[in-house]
Amino acid sequence: MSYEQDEEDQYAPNFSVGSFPKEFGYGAFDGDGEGPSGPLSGEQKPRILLMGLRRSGKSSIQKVVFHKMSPNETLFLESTNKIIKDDISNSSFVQFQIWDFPGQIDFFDPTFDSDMIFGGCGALVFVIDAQDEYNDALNRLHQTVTKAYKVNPSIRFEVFIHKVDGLSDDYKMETQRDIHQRANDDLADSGLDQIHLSFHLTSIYDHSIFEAFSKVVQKLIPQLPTLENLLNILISNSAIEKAFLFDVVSKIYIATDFSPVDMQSYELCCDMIDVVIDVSCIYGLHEDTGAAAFDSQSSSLIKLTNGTILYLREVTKFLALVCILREASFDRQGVIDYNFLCFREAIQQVFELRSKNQVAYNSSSQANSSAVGESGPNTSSGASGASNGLLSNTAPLDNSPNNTSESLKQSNTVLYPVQDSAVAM
Ligand SMILES: Nc1nc2c(ncn2[C@@H]2O[C@H](COP(=O)(O)OP(=O)(O)OP(=O)(O)O)[C@@H](O)[C@H]2O)c(=O)[nH]1
Repeated sequence: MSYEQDEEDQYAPNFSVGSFPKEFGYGAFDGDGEGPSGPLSGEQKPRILLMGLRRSGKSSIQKVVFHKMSPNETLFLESTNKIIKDDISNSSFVQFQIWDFPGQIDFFDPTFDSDMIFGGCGALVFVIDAQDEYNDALNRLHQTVTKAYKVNPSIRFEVFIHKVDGLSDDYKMETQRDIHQRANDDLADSGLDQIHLSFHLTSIYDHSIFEAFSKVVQKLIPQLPTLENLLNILISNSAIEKAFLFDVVSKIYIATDFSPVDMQSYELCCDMIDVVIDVSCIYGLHEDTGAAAFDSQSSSLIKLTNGTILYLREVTKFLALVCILREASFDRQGVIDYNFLCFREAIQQVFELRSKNQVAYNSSSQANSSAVGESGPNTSSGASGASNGLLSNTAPLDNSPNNTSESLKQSNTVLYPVQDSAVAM
């Protein structure tokens, strides 16, 4: 991700990202030619809009999740007074822009181009400060959602009930129930009950904000069912209890298997990524280039005293598989390692297919635009083409389970069940 310092950026130009090494930041992507100059570039990228009242915590969320700012540092963030566009280009799957809006934005201002802003938007995240009185926030939510829905009915609406770190568990649930009820009642009163709002309890002081953002991003990944399917096949054959496919830099998980996510497992896996990155930076520097190592050889195994094993393997330059399993299931590590290689190959096939589709789409759209004239993403029709998510401008993949196993077959990869390991070995 390159943090746009365009025009007079109000934040300090090189703000601290803690001990997070630069080479693990979102630099220009050079992995498979899909960087800012690659197939999805600039305005073409689907957007996630961050909206909400002043001081609700929008900029803090963006800084903590995507720029490794420590939560305490957000105390010193200044108020946003113009739209800040942030380009997320860290992996082949996670490519989008986040637009952070000033709290005081006025929809009725003639300079507010709602067609352009909501048109190319994949998701709208509305942040409500749960520590504050939220009547105004609910009014603003209603106003925002109805306006955005009129322009682009396919936007996904995500409501972050934010700053819940200061609330007791009972009060948290009560607040969520109240906000949920009132927001939906308001929509029903306006005859818009077809609009679906998703609610998340979040705080920058724990992993809830990463978890919530994971869910927002996942909904924008057209290949999600394929990825989930591959993870399901992997865990059921390898006696793994839980598996996450992580975007290493942001610690967002872009897919997980079918079993429910519990916060503790997620936190454990996030902590493991931190450990691996820290150790890689301290001991894994390449002597000649000085670059820290997170490469195809990166892997880690942590045995906890309660008989649980954490297993991490690099999948692509930016993605890692992190699994939780019982120690007893790890007796046959060779089978799990082998199954992982099959899994990685299948994921790479998904990537390749996606890249081909993007290139094909880009060349055909270039041909069209030179024939019909320029219809850039700023027009509402051009923008709504990308409205459904990250890759809505590519031909959809066949995400059916058959296609997944088909792709595994084609790559000549067969996962071996752990219990039949004698066959595999
Ligand atoms: N307790 C708590 N405070 C938070 C949390 N998130 C943000 N804050 C604080 O809320 C204050 C406002 O945060 P900002 O990120 O500047 O809010 P904003 O919505 O971007 O504000 P504007 O730019 O004015 O629209 C800061 O002091 C943050 O430290 C949270 O999860 N918990």
